[in-house]
Amino acid sequence: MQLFEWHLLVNQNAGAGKARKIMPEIIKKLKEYKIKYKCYYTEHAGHEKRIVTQLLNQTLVPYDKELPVFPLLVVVGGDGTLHGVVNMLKKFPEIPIGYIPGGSGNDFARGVGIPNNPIEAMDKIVQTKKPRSLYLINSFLNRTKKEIIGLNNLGVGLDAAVVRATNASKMKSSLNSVNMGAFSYLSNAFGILRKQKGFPIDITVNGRTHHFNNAYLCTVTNHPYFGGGLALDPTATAENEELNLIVIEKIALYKIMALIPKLLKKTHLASPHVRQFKGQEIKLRSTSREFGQIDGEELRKDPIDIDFSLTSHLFWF
Ligand SMILES: Nc1ncnc2c1ncn2[C@@H]1O[C@H](COP(=O)(O)OP(=O)(O)OP(=O)(O)O)[C@@H](O)[C@H]1O
Repeated sequence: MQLFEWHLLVNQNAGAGKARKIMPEIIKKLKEYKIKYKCYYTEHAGHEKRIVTQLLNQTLVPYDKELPVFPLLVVVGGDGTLHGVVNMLKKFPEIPIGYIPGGSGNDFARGVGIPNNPIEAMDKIVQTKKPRSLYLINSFLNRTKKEIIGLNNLGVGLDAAVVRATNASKMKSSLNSVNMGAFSYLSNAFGILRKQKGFPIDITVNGRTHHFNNAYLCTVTNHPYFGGGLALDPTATAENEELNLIVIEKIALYKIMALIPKLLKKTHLASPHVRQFKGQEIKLRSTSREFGQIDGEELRKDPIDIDFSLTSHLFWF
């Protein structure tokens, strides 16, 4: 039977300290299971990237079932931490990542079926005997020539403006502490619903172009959830080789308000104001400068020029 040594990368700040607080219980369980482990705690923003680089140089290897003791990377933190780690490992898709959600939103965990409860998530990793491959969003930002992997979604327009406001909002930290990530997202959304203007955009899905004169939200998503639990596209899954794209056009505010309960009930795809596309290759083009977001991290306000394809990575859960 293969043994494992866990390398736990912990964002001490994630979920307003939640990730740090759950560690004693995780360590207690690891001892009970007699699993060898090492912990690496981030001291500041961006530190997780340095830790991954060191682990890459010294410890981590692609999955090999013949190794008597396999070094397993386990990330404890929110979507932002996991996003940073996956992007550091993009040239090494065969290095598996275990994940224990410790953020405020935890959309990735919700979207791929990792338990939100950290101990349950840990138990799932312990019980799992081999890695599984998940599809992820590969985005290429033509303006900045940057390639960024998305776990959850990349959006321009409304969701990006909301992410910007939420990240800036002092309210976030106080709401995070009571696990109200989705509430934080929605409360910011209400103010921005009015302010966000429509913008023209060409979207090309598997070679076929569609023009929207007045797009309001345009989001490529890898699984259903964004904004801390809102199912933007309930049909999306990271298990199939397909990206989903949701476009909502700017409509009267009262119609947008009427869409919100439908979004909460996951019935919004039936609305004529919501368009859904699925494909392996997607391009977004617009001369309009819009905010962008990927996995809750802000992108520069630029004319939109982004190409999407699929990539994959091994996960352990
Ligand atoms: N010790 C630290 N102090 C402050 N920031 C940190 C620290 N370690 C990592 N970070 C930064 O935290 C950000 C990621 O936070 P993360 O998204 O994981 O938590 P969250 O915002 O609480 O969760 P969620 O995204 O689910 O809302 C990254 O930008 C990362 O660089």
